Amino acid sequence: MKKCLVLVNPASGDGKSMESIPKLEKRLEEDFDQVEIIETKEEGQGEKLAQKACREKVHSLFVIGGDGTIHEIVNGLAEEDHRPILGLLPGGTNNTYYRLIGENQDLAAAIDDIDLKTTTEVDLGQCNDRFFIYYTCFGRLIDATTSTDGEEKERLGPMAYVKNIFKALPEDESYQIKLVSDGGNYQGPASHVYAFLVAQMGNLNFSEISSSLSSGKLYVFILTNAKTASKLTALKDMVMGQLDKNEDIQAITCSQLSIEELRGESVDLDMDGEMEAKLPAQIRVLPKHIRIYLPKEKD
Ligand SMILES: Nc1ncnc2c1ncn2[C@@H]1O[C@H](COP(=O)(O)OP(=O)(O)OP(=O)(O)O)[C@@H](O)[C@H]1O
Repeated sequence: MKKCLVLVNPASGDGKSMESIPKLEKRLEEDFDQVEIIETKEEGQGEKLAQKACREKVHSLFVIGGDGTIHEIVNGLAEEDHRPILGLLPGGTNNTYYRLIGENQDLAAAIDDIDLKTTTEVDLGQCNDRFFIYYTCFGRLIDATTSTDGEEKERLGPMAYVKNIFKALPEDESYQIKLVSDGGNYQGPASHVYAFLVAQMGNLNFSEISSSLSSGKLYVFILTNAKTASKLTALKDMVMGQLDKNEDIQAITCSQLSIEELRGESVDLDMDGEMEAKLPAQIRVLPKHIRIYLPKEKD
């Protein structure tokens, strides 16, 4: 029997995701013998339900939520032998990962768009004992993005991040790090370190390198100068897609790395927007670890 599970985070986005459930259910019933819908009740439950779905050999797992919800679900899947095919549907506020695969941010339209016949495999990252699907990073600007609350995101959209980024800019702070990887090493000051599985956010390509979802690579950017001016040029180069050409940025492409803070400062790591790890960290790519459905090709 071909079974699918739909996990809905009713707290993500504008809170109206449940209105689209009948439409999704109707579509899925054409392809699956059994369709189960579960609304998550609290943070962390999505991860447990995803793990259970693996053990019950569920064929496909559809997820309606934003980046935080996807992050939970992939953590539930990552270490299981049987991993259902993931159907990602944009139910969050920003849906930054979904934007990499689908043009339509409207949930009802995305339900029409999803192609149940076309899948692709995507990379996953592991950082110590947790997993990420998009990026892991640390630094003051990151604190600014993670301190952006839901109400602000709802009201201002991506501008909410920009507002908090500018608030955080003058707070110069630098760590002393040692990074060792199979693509190069770096030892010295760093105010920010980003390790992306996909070197793209929204329409922004950070550099000319691949924006494939399964390159098997981590694209690491180290901002070596904590001065406000450097951060501003880094932001400009990020927008211009030439982050790896900035003289205050060390760009390294690798598949695994270790990173530590040499003065022993406590540094929190953000993974897909969730603060879940600390330095020192071992980070690696799990190539093509998750299979996902893609939206239909546009004519
Ligand atoms: N029933 C619930 N009540 C409150 N929080 C929940 C519930 N179910 C899940 N969560 C938590 O809600 C958090 C936020 O969800 P999510 O990030 O998907 O939405 P968002 O912030 O609107 O979207 P985005 O991150 O794409 O901007 C997740 O960390 C998840 O653990």
